[in-house]
Amino acid sequence: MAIAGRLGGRRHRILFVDAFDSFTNNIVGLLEESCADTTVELVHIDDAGFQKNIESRIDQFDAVVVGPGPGHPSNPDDVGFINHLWQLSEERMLPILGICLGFQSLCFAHGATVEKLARARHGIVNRVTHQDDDIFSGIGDLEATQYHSLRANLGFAAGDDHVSWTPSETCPDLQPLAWDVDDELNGPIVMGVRHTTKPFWGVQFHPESICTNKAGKALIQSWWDLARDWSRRNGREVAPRLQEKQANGTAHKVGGQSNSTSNGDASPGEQGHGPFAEYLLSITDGKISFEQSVSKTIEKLHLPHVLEALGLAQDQVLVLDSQGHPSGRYSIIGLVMPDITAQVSYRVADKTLRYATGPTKQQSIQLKGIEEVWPALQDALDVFQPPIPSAFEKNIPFWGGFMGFVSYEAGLEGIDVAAHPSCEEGTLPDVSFAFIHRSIVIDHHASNLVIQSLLPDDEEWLATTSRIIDHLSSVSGTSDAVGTGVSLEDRSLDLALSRAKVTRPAEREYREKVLRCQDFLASGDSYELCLTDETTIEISGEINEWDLYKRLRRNNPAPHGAFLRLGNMTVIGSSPERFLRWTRGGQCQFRPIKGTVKKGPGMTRERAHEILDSSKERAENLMIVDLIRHDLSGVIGADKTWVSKLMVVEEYETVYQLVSVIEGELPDKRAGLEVLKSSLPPGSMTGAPKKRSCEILRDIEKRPRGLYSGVIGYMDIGGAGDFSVVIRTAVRGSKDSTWRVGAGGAVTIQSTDEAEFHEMETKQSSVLASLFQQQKKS
Ligand SMILES: C=C(O[C@@H]1C=C(C(=O)O)C=C[C@H]1O)C(=O)O
Ligand SMILES: NC(=O)CC[C@H](N)C(=O)O
Repeated sequence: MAIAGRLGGRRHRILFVDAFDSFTNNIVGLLEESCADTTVELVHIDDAGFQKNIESRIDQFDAVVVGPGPGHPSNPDDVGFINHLWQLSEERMLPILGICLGFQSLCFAHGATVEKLARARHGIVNRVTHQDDDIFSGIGDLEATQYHSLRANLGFAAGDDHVSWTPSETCPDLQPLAWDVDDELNGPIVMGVRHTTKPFWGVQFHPESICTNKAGKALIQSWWDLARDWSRRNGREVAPRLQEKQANGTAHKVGGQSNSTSNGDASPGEQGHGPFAEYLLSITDGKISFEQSVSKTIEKLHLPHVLEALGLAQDQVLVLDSQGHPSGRYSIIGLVMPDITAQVSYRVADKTLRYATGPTKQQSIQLKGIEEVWPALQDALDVFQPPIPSAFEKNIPFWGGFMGFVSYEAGLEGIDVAAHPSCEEGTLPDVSFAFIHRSIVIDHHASNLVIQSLLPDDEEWLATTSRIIDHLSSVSGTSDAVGTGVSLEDRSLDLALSRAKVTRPAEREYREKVLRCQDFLASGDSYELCLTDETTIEISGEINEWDLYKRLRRNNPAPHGAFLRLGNMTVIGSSPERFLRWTRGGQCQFRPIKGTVKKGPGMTRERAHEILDSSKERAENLMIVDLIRHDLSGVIGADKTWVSKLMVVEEYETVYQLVSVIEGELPDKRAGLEVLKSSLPPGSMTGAPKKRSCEILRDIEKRPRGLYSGVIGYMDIGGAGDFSVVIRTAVRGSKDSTWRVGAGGAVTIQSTDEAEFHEMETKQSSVLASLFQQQKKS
């Protein structure tokens, strides 16, 4: 008898069948961690090549895990070839574990009906009652996260003791192994089954979720033991992996580095650099320099004064501003210099990369798609390897490099979701970066200001700028505080704003959209949907954008403020949410916010904590934490990914928010950009599973989101990066009289349409009220 196992040094192989879920890489990680000497390979449910040769392909694996996903097991589009797996012939038989949708598919194929729950269970953590039997044997008490709208009805009920079981007429081959018996509305729900004669098992819950206790891992180990045991007893041999099959096989490993992107026209060639990097170099005749000047006495200095004293406020400029918020440490000013600063942009609608140092002489390259934009940017960063002099201020995060943004639709293109058709009509870019040679970085904690340039022979600018800043710091009374009187600035802003026409989302329509979202949540197509809408502020005539921004930062300070005048766009924002930061040392961090409570009369800190500790808010946050763990592990591996903060309450000017922190260790300098591109659009702005949720939201919202829901930040030549989520932000095209302010919130099955409307209003008015009021009313 041949024994399947680690014979002759062969590693075990588990095939993971992915139904386009946003938790896949977490399961792959759990399998790799729990099943020793095992490689997990992934194939999508719609992989035609795999399906064509399914039997011979399956022969090459020790076992299969069929994953969770949106939709219903009766819908071929939702499960692809999964349903065929349950029909494998006797000689091809192998152990299969179904998780959630995979579990439902197993039940469905064996006679169960799969029905909507009376109330869906998304992000709910609950006890799973089991009898310490079969795959549940020895795992201990199990607390597990559930993400399902549907349930398998096997034609039998849980016995009072949850042990007794007689085969049902409809599903004679399935034996229940576990139940959730605590949900009064739904009644007992089957949580685990096994096939009575075949090596098929299934669980309705998610063993990989961050909130499932350690019994989740024990369950996988127990399944793996039983699976190998079955193979041994049945003399199953795993077919050897042929070299050529591996080369053009469709299954590929996840959990390690993601696939490299194809070389497009804008990417670096075999040798040397691509055309964009070469273009950047040509601006300074191939010369690269690095000079810094450090000023240390800046306690009294405030970012707006620096900008104004240097005459930067009224022209193209990029400012990432921590707005005096205690949790924001650095502010960065990137100077846009005529004929020197290269601006590079990309539009989803025409897939064209454009770059120039000014409005004329624009170069353009037709790309295959967004996947070719990233290598072009990385290539340009690689050109500038800074020599580090000893007196160098190394600790600041930005030495020079790209500052700019990526829109929501650019993120959609990356996950293969078509943008709303009206995206074609727009003229604003979806990716827009300036390569910054001259910059000023303020470290508010260390009271440090660094002036730096990548331009050769730029000492004069460094010296002049340094002198202006020294002078500013010495002038007493330079204060960021709000004056008591009404300034001239405020008067002219008020005049301009008095002509503004504000159009807000209508309550009835918004609430209807919330209900439509909930239909999709109830049908199993999504577990959470971040619904958004847009308020427009039309201002005829001139308005001073910089003054408007100063008002916003004064009234609604947040750690990720931004003032960008870049190309044909102006952005003023005060975002509280970091999307992704990575350091030169290889640490990376996501900080999703999910869960919002409005401040106001009667809302105490304690009450806010109580609300944010509710099942509704925690479920909302948990789903995004699991989603972001998946996004990050897809690039760096689950073993290099961890959650350092789970659902802590943070206080902002107008709201309390529930925040989690997901961190990881990057393998090399280029991985930061890899993580960025693989995680867009930000999970906190989509919902889960990401791809299906984005398709649903596009069809409900019926408009492109543009920069709102995208990211703003920098990528530095030394290998660091930091991006915020674009929320609480107003955007306009420079020739446009209309500002757009997006706002929304995560809709879950526990939401009410009324409360969701008010949450959206709260977020939208954190920007609107801040723009229209001279001073925040305390
Ligand atoms: C959608 C917005 O915010 C997002 C949704 C949040 C929520 O649902 O609680 C919180 C922060 C953001 O991730 C917005 O501000 O417009
Ligand atoms: N997480 C899942 O796999 C969900 C399965 C199915 N779409 C449901 O909602 O019940």
